[in-house]
Amino acid sequence: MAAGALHRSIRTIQLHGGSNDSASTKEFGNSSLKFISKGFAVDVKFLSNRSRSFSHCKMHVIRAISSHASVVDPILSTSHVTTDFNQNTSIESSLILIRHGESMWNEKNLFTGSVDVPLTKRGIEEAIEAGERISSIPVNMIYTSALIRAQMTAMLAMTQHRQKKIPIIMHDESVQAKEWSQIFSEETIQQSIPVITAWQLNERMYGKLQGLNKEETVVKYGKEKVHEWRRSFDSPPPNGESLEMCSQRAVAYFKENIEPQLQNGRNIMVAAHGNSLRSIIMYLEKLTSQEVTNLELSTGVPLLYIYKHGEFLKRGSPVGPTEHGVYAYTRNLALYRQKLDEMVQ
Ligand SMILES: O=C(O)[C@@H](CO)OP(=O)(O)O
Repeated sequence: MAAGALHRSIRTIQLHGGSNDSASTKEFGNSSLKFISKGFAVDVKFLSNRSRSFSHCKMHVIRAISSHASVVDPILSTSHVTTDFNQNTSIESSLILIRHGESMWNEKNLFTGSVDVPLTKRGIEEAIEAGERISSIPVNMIYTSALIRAQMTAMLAMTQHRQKKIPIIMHDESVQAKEWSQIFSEETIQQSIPVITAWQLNERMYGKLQGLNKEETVVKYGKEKVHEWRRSFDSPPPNGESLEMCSQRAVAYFKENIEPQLQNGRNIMVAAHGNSLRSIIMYLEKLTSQEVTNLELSTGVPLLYIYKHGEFLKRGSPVGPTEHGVYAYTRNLALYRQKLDEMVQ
């Protein structure tokens, strides 16, 4: 079925679980209501059982929108997002991690950290290539750092995605910013992907090394010391963040904001940085502080994980959009790719 038709189809669902699901009822009109359940803002219209009890009411789900963003994916909304809010064990979602493409300071071999430097031409090409490699993998939400190199990477990668949805940065830095960036067409919302920017995903703050040449720093402080600053878990560079400190904010953000979305069946792409992603990978793969010292991430290489039964399964780096192996990993990925194939026919 085409995406538009999928989006127009409204399904009847049965809610189980009684009033627990209505934890934060927002509105209770005559025959419709809005409530928040498992991170989703849900609008429903009653079909029968006007008792308004949440137990076993028949209703139409008009929209189920992430309470963190204002966009719902039509393919996702009719596939594996559970209609039984107490039974989400079958949920399986994809997580793509991408380190930004080469930046202008990567090219010059300068410590970058929190300095906001754009991509080089090569970095732009890497981001586009990364996008091709993941172009048949579902993406319902994007998280990036607050830094332009990660945001450019996410946006450029999405130009290649076969679903052709438009990534839109969510501005909630002020009430006005939120209000002024509202979208008033449901159809347009359906064709968008929310992009959430978070400083917590920024590169580690490199302190007094920021702007210094890496080679010259080795000459000045010695290879061992510089390696310790760059790759150890708990030794911070002068006035900067250790990987451990970076991990405290990046992993906390991941657990609080991204993991709940995966648990809700949303497919996520995270475009971030060498060290914020190393700390997240350390968490996903349960690496020790010794093991993480050997973890190196190349610029612009996407990494795929499948989230299932509360576990993250590492699926490596998709080589290309038609790579058979990637879609053999899970039924959902194979079905999604099949839907994309049908959409272009
Ligand atoms: O300079 C930086 O910000 C980072 C990433 O480019 O460098 P390193 O690989 O040394 O942690």
